[in-house]
Amino acid sequence: METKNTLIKNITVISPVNNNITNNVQIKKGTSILIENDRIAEISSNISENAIDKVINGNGKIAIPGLINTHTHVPMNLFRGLADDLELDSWLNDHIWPMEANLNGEFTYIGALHGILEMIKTGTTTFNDMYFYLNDIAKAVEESGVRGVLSYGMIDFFDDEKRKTELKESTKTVKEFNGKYDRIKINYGPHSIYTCSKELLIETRALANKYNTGIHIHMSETKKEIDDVYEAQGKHPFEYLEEIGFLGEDVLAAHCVWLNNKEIAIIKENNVKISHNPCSNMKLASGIAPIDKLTENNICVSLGTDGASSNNNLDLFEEMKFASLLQKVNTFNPEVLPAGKILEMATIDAAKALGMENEIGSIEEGKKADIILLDTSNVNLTPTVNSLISHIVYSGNGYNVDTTICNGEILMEDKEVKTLNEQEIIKKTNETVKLMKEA
Ligand SMILES: C[C@H]1O[C@@H](n2cnc3c(O)ncnc32)[C@H](O)[C@@H]1O
Ligand SMILES: [Zn+2]
Repeated sequence: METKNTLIKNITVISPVNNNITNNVQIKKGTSILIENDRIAEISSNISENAIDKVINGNGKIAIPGLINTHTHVPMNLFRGLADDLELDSWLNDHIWPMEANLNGEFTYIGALHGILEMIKTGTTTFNDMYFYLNDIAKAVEESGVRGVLSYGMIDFFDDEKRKTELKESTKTVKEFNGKYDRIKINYGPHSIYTCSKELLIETRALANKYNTGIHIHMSETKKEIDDVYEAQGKHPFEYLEEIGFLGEDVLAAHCVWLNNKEIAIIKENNVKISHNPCSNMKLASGIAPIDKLTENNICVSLGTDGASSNNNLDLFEEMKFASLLQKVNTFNPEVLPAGKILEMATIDAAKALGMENEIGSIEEGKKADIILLDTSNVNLTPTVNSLISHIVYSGNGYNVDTTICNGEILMEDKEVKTLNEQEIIKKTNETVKLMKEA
């Protein structure tokens, strides 16, 4: 294969450096990044422009790793603004699940393209999704150029036949995609303890071991869920999952709002990874996750938006700011979750949460070229002589991103999305939702 080179010239690089013990965000000014095919070949200030296919002028720009959203339902962009101001139980049962019953592969594909478009525009290059019609979501991932970790959301409602069909559907997708696509990975996705039988959870663990996949699950999101699980199992959720042998370092648990100290110890002991979703938790009035305690215990915490119907956008910059501010106000401690730690949570810690830290999550030689560029001529990213990390986390937003690169491919340059037709996707999404509402 012929090598394709891209040089990002004269740029400020802000990235965690993964030394396997602790992370550490470093700033390098006036440097250049050479991308060869899908990887970062060199970072230095003396790279020659000879024989370079594409040069990007990085003057006045900051390069950070492509952001990693560890809990999404991207096709739910279709439902943005349709079920606001509700708590989770009613939101799901009375609104979302009835609407999802009318979905099909084509609608899901359009919704996924819309969600991915929003992520490319706001600097997310990898997302960890749980939904239905995975072939259609995978098609959207392939066409758009982002990286997708997808799981089919299994829900058996404690029914034997349904359990078998859900596991079969998941395993079919695992076999169809894993090992065959560079940017797509399939994991198992049991929806939650309150929608999945013990048997389904136990079989999921065995299948994840057999096919070497991760597991993505909603956990301990609301007080009602804790009370219901306690009534059914006589245990708190993580105690229950530990007892049935479900937990492991490959489990990514989304939400984890309601945890007691014993459960935090169980999470740590089993090296379970967390996806913290502050905006969704606030909007559904679910509660405040004890992220200060989790990070104090060196538990790996990453960030997710959840779907656009409970957030209501997929902009991880907002999630970074809210994650920090929510813990500060909850603990009355302004020092908790400083900007550098938050940037790690959205990049290298998220990569660890997905078991992909050797490939993505930082701008380092040898890693995949997943890089976004922010333009410091934006008023909210100045004065540039002050802390740029602070600007990114506390005053930046996704629309400060002007270039998005994933796997070495330029997906957006100077705010123009290259791989997708933005206007066409917006038009089709509007038409699709109109159709769904009329049906
Ligand atoms: C995959 C299924 O999960 C549903 N979902 C979306 N957001 C949440 C959440 O915050 N808690 C529980 N379930 C959620 C989605 O609508 C699909 O049905
Ligand atoms: Zn969710």
